[in-house]
Amino acid sequence: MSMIADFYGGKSILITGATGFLGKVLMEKLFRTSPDLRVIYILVRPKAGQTLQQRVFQILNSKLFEKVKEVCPNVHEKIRAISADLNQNDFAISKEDMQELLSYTNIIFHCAATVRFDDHLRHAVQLNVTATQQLLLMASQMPNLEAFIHISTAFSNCNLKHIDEVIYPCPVEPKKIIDSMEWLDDAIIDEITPKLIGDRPNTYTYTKALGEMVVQQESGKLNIAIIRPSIVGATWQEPFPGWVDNINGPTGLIVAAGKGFLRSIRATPMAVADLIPADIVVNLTLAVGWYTAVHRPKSTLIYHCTSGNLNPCNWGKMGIQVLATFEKIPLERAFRRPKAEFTTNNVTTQYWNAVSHRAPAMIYDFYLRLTGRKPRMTKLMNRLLRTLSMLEYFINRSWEWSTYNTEMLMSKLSPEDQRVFNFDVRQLNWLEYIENYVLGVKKYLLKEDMAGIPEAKQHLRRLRNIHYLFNTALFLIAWRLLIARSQVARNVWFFIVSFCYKFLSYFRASSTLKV
Ligand SMILES: CCCCCCCCCCCCCCCCCCCC(=O)SCCNC(=O)CCNC(=O)[C@H](O)C(C)(C)COP(=O)(O)OP(=O)(O)OC[C@H]1O[C@@H](n2cnc3c(N)ncnc32)[C@H](O)[C@@H]1OP(=O)(O)O
Ligand SMILES: NC(=O)C1=CN([C@@H]2O[C@H](COP(=O)(O)OP(=O)(O)OC[C@H]3O[C@@H](n4cnc5c(N)ncnc54)[C@H](OP(=O)(O)O)[C@@H]3O)[C@@H](O)[C@H]2O)C=CC1
Repeated sequence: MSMIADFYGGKSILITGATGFLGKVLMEKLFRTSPDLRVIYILVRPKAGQTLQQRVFQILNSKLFEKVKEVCPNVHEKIRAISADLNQNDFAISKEDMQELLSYTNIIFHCAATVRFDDHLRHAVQLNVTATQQLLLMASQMPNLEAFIHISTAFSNCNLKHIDEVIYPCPVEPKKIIDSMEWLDDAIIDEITPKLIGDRPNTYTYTKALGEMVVQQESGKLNIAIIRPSIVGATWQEPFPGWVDNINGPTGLIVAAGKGFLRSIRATPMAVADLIPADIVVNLTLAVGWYTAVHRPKSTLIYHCTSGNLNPCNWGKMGIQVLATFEKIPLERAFRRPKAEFTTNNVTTQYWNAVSHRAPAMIYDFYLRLTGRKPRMTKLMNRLLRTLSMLEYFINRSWEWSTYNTEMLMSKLSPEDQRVFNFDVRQLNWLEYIENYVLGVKKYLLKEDMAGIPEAKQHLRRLRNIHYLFNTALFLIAWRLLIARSQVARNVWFFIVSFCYKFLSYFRASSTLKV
């Protein structure tokens, strides 16, 4: 009998960010392991012309929820979508909905955030700091609340090398930042942003750190815990391996590599790739929810959900395995054959960007123009290079995260809970995981049919032949131009030709003698 699954039975659970990558995996696991929970409230905003109901319908009808429907056939009745926008005052929740939330909620999982690295500071503060503050205020008015679980990131203190499970204060108080965002205009905010974020690489990591400070300062009498996952990747085991449905983190680069757009990357092969599968994050989150509510630790505990110190993998190993998987299971309609160079300095990066990224894009655009079509590859390549430059910070450094609280929690679980809510990353086999991740990208994100693999392989063979042909033509043209201009090149050419001629004549003569 799982104590954790049992604990969530009959509970009313509020999830923010339930339509996001992690939120969906969290909901799925809750319904699958505790089908007798009372209700899951999700705060959803209408989006892209879809109503709330359409959004929920789409989630519940996705492949991710197939198993849930078997164990919890009335899942539609147990999910209650509440119209809310976390950027608005009181989240723009109606009075009736607010009343219901305040009266019934037992557990809150706060997953919503902007995860964009380039978000304007005003927007990132609004969502990652102010909204967290507002949610805590709401939580403090909930008489039946047992635990508030805040999802942060292991990179909220990425300006440090060794990170403990503690909150590191930022120099400027979050309250001051929140206030100033209300009256400063965009131009001034742009000017002060680099000073505020200091040695962090972007507004995302900075505002997530401020969010943690808010949680600590506003916790009052609430039972709170913070979870800090590192780079969340596709699922490892549950509900099935390889599930992923957005391009954040490594996923986008895996697609770009498989489609042949990404051919070189400025990354340190030996740097630790601190990936953590989404289902491990979710299992830890649910275990933390249970522990925080039942054991009520005296202070706010922080749990690192990372892999590096227990079962490290590095970017080099990951890159090799990604490419090895694409050899066996290629993506459809690739632009070029998957291949990748790891570069570590500016000069080689610029060289490979010019040769492997910009030049092929320009040639392809020239071909599109010649055939009367609109050029698009250079624009796409520029966006990829911009994305790469934003991710570079994370693939050229290693961090050490201590995991005492996470390990302590594991030791408190019964053997059954350790099995059902497994967050022991030591059991993960990286090569197998990465292969399933790549397969998942193909199947669940790109929705490519496995039956198309022979055609995809055929396409890659064609690309290889075009590549050989192109290189030979390029060599001949270059050589011809060189011969026309340089006496030395001509001499070398005649020397090679006469040498080959003599060699062939000797070979022919000796074979005639043998006969
Ligand atoms: C050489 C062989 C390689 C084999 C693979 C090796 C893999 C190495 C992977 C290393 C990845 C390391 C990632 C580290 C991340 C650490 C993060 C810390 C963890 C967290 O706490 S938060 C979650 C992470 N958040 C994100 O990942 C968000 C990052 N994205 C952004 O901030 C924005 O998307 C970005 C990059 C600023 C671009 O914005 P913008 O141009 O305005 O527009 P879009 O967002 O609409 O996207 C434009 C364009 O870029 C493509 N895109 C977006 N993200 C990625 C990505 N991660 N990888 C590749 N491509 C990406 C997107 O598809 C769009 O393409 P179009 O064709 O539509 O133009
Ligand atoms: N992915 C990763 O690698 C990591 C993520 N994390 C943290 O995990 C959490 C979840 O991340 P992830 O699932 O990847 O992120 P996603 O971008 O996939 O999901 C973000 C969620 O927040 C919601 N949201 C954003 N803005 C609003 C708004 N104004 N009102 C209501 N809802 C809003 C989104 O809703 P909508 O669907 O409407 O856009 C979505 O449900 C975040 O707190 C993130 O910081 C931490 C470490 C790594």
